[in-house]
Amino acid sequence: MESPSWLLLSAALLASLAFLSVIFIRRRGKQLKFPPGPKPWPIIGNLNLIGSLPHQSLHKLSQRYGPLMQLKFGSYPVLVASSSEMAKEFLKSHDQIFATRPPHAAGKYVMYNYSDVLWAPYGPHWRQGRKIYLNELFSSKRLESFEYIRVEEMRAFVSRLYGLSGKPVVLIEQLSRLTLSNISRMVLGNKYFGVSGDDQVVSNSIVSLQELQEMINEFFFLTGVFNIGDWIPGLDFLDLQGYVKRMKALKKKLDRFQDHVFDEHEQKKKESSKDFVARDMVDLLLQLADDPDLDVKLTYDALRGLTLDLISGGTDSTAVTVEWVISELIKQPQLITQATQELDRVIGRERLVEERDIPQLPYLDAIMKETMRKHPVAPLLAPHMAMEDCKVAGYDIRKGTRVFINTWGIGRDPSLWEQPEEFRPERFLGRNIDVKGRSFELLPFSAGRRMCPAYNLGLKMIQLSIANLLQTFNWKLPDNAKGQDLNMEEAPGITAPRKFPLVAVMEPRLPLHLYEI
Ligand code: HEM
Repeated sequence: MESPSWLLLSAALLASLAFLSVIFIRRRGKQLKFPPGPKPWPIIGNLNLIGSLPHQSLHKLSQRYGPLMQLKFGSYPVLVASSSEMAKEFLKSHDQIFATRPPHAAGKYVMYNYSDVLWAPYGPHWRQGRKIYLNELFSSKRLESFEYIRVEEMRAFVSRLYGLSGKPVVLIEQLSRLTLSNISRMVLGNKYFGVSGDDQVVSNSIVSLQELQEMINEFFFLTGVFNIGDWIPGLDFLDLQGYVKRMKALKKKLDRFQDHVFDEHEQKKKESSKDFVARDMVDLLLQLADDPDLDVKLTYDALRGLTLDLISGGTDSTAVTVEWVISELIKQPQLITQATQELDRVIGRERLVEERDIPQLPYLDAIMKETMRKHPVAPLLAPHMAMEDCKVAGYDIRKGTRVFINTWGIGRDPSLWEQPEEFRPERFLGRNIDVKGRSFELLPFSAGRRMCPAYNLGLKMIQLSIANLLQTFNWKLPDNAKGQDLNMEEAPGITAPRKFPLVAVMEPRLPLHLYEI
């Protein structure tokens, strides 16, 4: 517990900082020169303010103040780009200049001093990490080799849900378990977490499912949090909000987990010596660490940093997207009918949908894209930072400027989308808009050098989950509630999950033997 005097001191310090920032804005306001047209809006902005501002409010601000909004706090200007043209400027035309991340405490204290890829600055370590991801871990061949894991986990998931049919279910809990199981097996080779009351015994579990989920949640909270020390140089040692303390505590827990995983993998590698065959991503990383030709040595910290990227990157993003899909569809049952008609026509009712069927399901693809338009998991992507002074679309932007791409706002731009507030998958049918970084009006995985390197895995997991959920169950709200009564608020933050988890009731719609594992 923090003492009241400490809180008072922090409040006083914050107030004086806010005052100083206003002065700072006035004095330095001319540094970013804007051409004629709507002027930027100089508010005292920061990541936390942007994060805690409901996305709707930020969208309204950008509609009023233009597609490039300037916010300022402390020493660093912050830009919010809210049009597809502006996104293209930053992520394509000037991609290289904005391909770094701002430094922040979580990168230092949790990510082994920026030894991961997500928060690493542009440079040799980041370049090599990305190369490993793209060529080794997320290549089509590698992902195919893990397909059996995704199939087994999907079967187990459908079977678990079958056991819950007819009862109200908190869907996100089930989805998180599915994605965490998938990711853990692909990355770590095993689950390493136990589930209480579960028949499935995980011999080498070191944490419970809940503990692992809590670590990941804490990780996301701390990497997105506004930590004063990151914005006012010189104040980092004070840790006014206690976040650095929490980061260090989280790192200890993560270390314990990761050390256990790496010890086991090292041991197996030693035992099999020359016959060693990499079975999971950690094995692959360990093999690469022995490669004398690597440009940058893969230290133990780098191994742990990359592994942390892999575990944290895919878990929430996938589960949150699928929860939004079902939430939107349950409000409009006629869309579910359309999707199941397509599934029945293409696959029939005698087998479960598989990854190879996905290209034959255009309506399902349209549902996914419409969800990503309306509910992008990362509404502001991850922060980018200018590595040098530059000119973008006529604006002078100085080195160190933080840039957020407002994909949430772009997804609601009325010049791009007719009636953007409506959920209408049809808008994507017959249109050549993809989610792979080529269409700047739809950027769930971003674009350019910093684009999500695992987008193909993310897509596979999302598409297969939606297809299976719709093929195997009928969906309704508990207590015969009507679709229009479902609350669709988002939780504010750097990710955009539902504010209130979806509770739904499922009934099986296929022959019962298909629900057996
Ligand atoms: C629904 C699924 C996913 C979505 C929507 C998503 C979205 C994103 C976004 C928006 C970024 C930031 C791009 C930028 O800064 O411009 C990103 C980066 C990243 N994602 Fe994903 N992601 C997903 C799945 C995954 C998975 C499954 C993994 C790993 C297992 C992963 C690992 C990463 C990593 C390592 C980066 C950092 C790239 C860099 O900074 O160079 N993501 N992702």
